[in-house]
Amino acid sequence: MSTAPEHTAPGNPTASAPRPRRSVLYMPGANERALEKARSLPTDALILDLEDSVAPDAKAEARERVAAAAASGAYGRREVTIRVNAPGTPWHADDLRAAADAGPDAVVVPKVDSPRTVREVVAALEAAGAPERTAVWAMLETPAALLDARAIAEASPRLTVLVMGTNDLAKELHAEHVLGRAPLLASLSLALLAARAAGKVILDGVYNDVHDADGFEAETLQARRMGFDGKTLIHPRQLEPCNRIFAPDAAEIERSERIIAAFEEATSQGRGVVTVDGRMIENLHVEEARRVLALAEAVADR
Ligand SMILES: CC(C)(COP(=O)(O)OP(=O)(O)OC[C@H]1O[C@@H](n2cnc3c(N)ncnc32)[C@H](O)[C@@H]1OP(=O)(O)O)[C@@H](O)C(=O)NCCC(=O)NCCSC(=O)C[C@H](O)C(=O)O
Ligand SMILES: [Mg+2]
Repeated sequence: MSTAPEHTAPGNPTASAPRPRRSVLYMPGANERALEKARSLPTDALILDLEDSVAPDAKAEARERVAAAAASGAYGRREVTIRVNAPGTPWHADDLRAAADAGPDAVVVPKVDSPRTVREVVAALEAAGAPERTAVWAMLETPAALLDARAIAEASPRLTVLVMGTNDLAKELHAEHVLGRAPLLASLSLALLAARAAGKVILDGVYNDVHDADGFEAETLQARRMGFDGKTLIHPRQLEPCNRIFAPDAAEIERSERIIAAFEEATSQGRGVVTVDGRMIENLHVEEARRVLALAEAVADR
């Protein structure tokens, strides 16, 4: 398993281009129609869910269905992940074994609350023969997880992505879901700090009202502005706005190109600082411009 971070860690501007994870769509593992439909949806990644969207009586059947879907190769370039039931539940160990056999791109682990949980999941996957390509994504959705977020993010090189679970988090905090998410901002920021310090990808939580397009746009824009790499979704109609908001737009691409060109010209003349559109540009802005262009290229390649 590669130990290289997927994202540029501080002081490492040369890390490889990010894989787009603008949109990451959950689908209930027991829902055959959704599993079928996902083959043609414009999502960067899929989470085939065995946890909260599957009733206890349907867990075993959903596990078989999801494992077969993940192993089928039917989802093209979409990243395919399996969300197992949480550690400590009666289904967790069987889910991990089935996921190890299926070999998805990642196993999504809900309710991770310590680095030890991550290490135990990685050990169980390796003991079950999971291929090297199968990463671990950890969900941060409890107060304990947020207070230990950096240690969780750094617990294993197999852990590549942090995923916010904002429904469980709000429940645990006794918080309300309100416009602007003030009650959750401290947690979202802590998770972002942990992800960036560890050089990991981080995804925002879901927006529950599948009919509220304006609310969804506002929350997604907030996530992008905070620094999230993408958002987890629950309905196909959330895909288009999410993909649009998390991709650099034409103006951003054009400005990034001008920043790089202006800075290169300045350095060829022995200067380390220049202005573009009246704003100071230093090497750190050039690094950011290169990140934006690398992401735009990766998105265009989809
Ligand atoms: C939210 C839903 C239950 C809504 O279902 P429904 O009203 O049936 O949707 P539509 O009739 O509008 O569906 C239209 C078509 O789209 C397909 N569809 C719907 N959702 C999905 C999906 N997620 N993936 C793929 N395809 C989907 C329908 O099959 C229809 O297709 P067609 O027959 O061609 O017309 C439903 O959207 C849903 O179940 N969403 C996912 C719910 C889920 O997975 N929840 C668990 C994860 S969220 C979570 O746990 C967060 C976290 O842990 C936290 O704590 O925050
Ligand atoms: Mg949850």
